[in-house]
Amino acid sequence: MATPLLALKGISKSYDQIHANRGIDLEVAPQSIHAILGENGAGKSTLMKLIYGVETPDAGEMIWQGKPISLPSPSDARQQGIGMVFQHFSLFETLTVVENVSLVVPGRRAVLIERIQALGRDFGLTVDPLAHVHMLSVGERQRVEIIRCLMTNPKLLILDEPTSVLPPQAVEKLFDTLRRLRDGGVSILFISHKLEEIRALCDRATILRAGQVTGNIDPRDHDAKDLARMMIGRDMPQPIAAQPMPVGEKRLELIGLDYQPDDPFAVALSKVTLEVRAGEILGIAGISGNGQGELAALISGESVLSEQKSDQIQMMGQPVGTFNAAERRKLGFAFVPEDRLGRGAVPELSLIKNGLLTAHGTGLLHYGLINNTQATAFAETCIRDFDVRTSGPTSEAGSLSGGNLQKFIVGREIMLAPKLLFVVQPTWGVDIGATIAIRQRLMTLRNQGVAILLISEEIEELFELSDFIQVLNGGTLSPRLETAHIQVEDIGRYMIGADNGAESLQP
Ligand SMILES: Nc1ncnc2c1ncn2[C@@H]1O[C@H](COP(=O)(O)OP(=O)(O)OP(=O)(O)O)[C@@H](O)[C@H]1O
Repeated sequence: MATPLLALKGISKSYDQIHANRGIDLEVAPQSIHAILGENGAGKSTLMKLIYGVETPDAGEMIWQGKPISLPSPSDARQQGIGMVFQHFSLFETLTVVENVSLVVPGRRAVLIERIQALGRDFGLTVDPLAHVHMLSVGERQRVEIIRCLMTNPKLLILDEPTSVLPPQAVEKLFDTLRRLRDGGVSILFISHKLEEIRALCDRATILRAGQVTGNIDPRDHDAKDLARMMIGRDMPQPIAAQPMPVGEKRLELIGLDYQPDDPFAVALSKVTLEVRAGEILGIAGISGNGQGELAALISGESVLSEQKSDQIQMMGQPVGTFNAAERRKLGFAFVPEDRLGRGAVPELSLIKNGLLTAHGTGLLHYGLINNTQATAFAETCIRDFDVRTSGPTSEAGSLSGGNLQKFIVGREIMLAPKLLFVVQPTWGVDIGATIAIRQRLMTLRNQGVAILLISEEIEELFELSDFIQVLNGGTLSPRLETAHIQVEDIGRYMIGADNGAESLQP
């Protein structure tokens, strides 16, 4: 091939005992879209951080456009023309979109606003330049990250799981964007757990397993099953089927809920009505930023209602609108939030303490003091049962790879044996094997009679798991649709607000 844009030779990086990257060789051709594939914890993000100058390698050589280079910091990488969109966002939440952009992109504010809008239009990455980042959904934040990166005109663009929270239409648009960028001379390093996407988009793929390169292939020559096998070293497990269940008792009910958040950037909810019964899964579909965050906050107890509205949210038959999160959990409610680092876990604390955050009521405290033996056993069980790859329960949550932390949080909440489980994007960033394992767990719980509310942007996940689906669009919920009687396109229509034909979709 022509001189590679980037070549890595024998790159290694360890964190204490963990060999995150071991003797990695990689060549990224000019004008190519190159996938990096591997299970959670295989070392993909570490490798990208080395290329972007966030971390420095312990050994090995990096060659950029034919010349050896070292990249002591991200600003050095950016100067060379390397840009990166992170899996965990690097935006300042209290600043607006344009303020965040101006931290890395020079230019007058008005010009930056115009460029943000133009890129949004051109590449389907619409976002309000004046919105405060803390008010944006995860999907919208990702758009900001991508726009900000594109504004530095990179020669190599690194995208760490950019599609994990994008709705299908946006994924297609993003792929068009990436192809156009490639054709215009940019190379792209693309990390994704979605094998079909890699097959559709990428020219090359490098497979990592346990920090080492185990294959270099053209992904178009292999089907998704093949790729999965190369990645996880065995065949993929099969999904568990939904058992027929008797109609169970109502465990969650929202009754005509109108909600006007104080924040002007938040989405108001209008006449939201839903119910989740024991032994069923209700899926909420929709493009992020349509009220998912507000709905999740109201159900989890992060936002509470006034006394008069208290009975518009019922849990296990009780009005809980005024209850805080802890009071709701006491009724048998468990919750996996969307934002695993900000809300689901405290990155600086050990897994033992992160377990305690929500499981302290399950005998892990003794006269108000932490029962270390029990708390450690809880974390160890979660690590074992949910295949969390970590050096042990004393590891800090922040040191886990993204997918492994997600597995820990989902596991922790399932271990609480809830009556009502609310999960938001449960398999976001989780590799294919672990995704199937998490979905199997959710289906098993449903088959055991747990009521499950699932917010997901993955249509395939919603169809695989949900008995019923409702679509959230502009703060309004569609009617309850029986999954067995609808097609993906029906959901798509509701997602973009074209709700004509609602009657014919009613089960
Ligand atoms: N700062 C750190 N401190 C300690 N260990 C780390 C750190 N960063 C990464 N690791 C470890 O290095 C290994 C590789 O992690 P990495 O994040 O590169 O995996 P990944 O392939 O990107 O996984 P995922 O798909 O879950 O994002 C993991 O075992 C992880 O726990």
